Amino acid sequence: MIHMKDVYKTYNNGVSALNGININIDRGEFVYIVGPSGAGKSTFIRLIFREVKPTKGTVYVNEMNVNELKEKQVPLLRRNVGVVYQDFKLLSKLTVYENVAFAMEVIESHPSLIRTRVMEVLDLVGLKNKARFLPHELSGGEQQRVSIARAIVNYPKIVIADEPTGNLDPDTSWGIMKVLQEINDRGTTVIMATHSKEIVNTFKNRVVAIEDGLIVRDEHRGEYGYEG
Ligand SMILES: Nc1ncnc2c1ncn2[C@@H]1O[C@H](COP(=O)(O)OP(=O)(O)OP(=O)(O)O)[C@@H](O)[C@H]1O
Repeated sequence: MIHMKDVYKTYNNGVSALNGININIDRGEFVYIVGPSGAGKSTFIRLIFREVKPTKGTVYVNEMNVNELKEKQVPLLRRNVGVVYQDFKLLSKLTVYENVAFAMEVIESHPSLIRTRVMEVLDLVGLKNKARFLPHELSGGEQQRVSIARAIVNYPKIVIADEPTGNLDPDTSWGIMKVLQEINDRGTTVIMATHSKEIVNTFKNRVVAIEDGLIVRDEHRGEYGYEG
């Protein structure tokens, strides 16, 4: 499903963020990306939806060679990759319902489908009763659940989460993890960068550790492996 071969990324300022990444991620896996600050985790994650292009090497996502996609093919890739950010990135003037519906309107889904599907995903993340609320009327954990609903509404094959619990307290983070685990149990591949030892050691999944732009550890049901 995701295949990277000898991937290097050097940014324009000369920083080498990735220095020869090789990995395969299969359909339905849940993978944590861990490692020290600046190790290259976000860069790795951003390769998958072509927010970043590799300097060298190949990245395949859903059988598409991401490096060779033409600009007009990028939306097709992104349709299959739902993205969840640490800072939620919700549209502040739109309601919960509208934030999620917007993702379906962009790809021109049928209006009758939009109503059913948006309520279905809001139900999945436990926010059906807050559909008419604005983002600022929600807690941080609830806002993150809206952003997860938005990420999954178009049935992506892969969900990518870059520190989704980074701004949340431990109890709230737990709720977010349950939602992500549920999405994974339903068959979606989940790839999540995190600094949370508690999460990684509690919700056991594959652990890929990156240091200085290289994979230094890759374990099935692994441990966080760093202090703090
Ligand atoms: N857009 C950019 N332009 C230039 N350098 C960048 C850019 N993004 C990241 N870098 C550099 O690339 C290296 C890896 O950054 P990256 O964000 O991938 O690390 P990370 O492991 O996600 O870190 P953190 O845990 O702190 O989020 C760092 O040295 C960073 O300064």
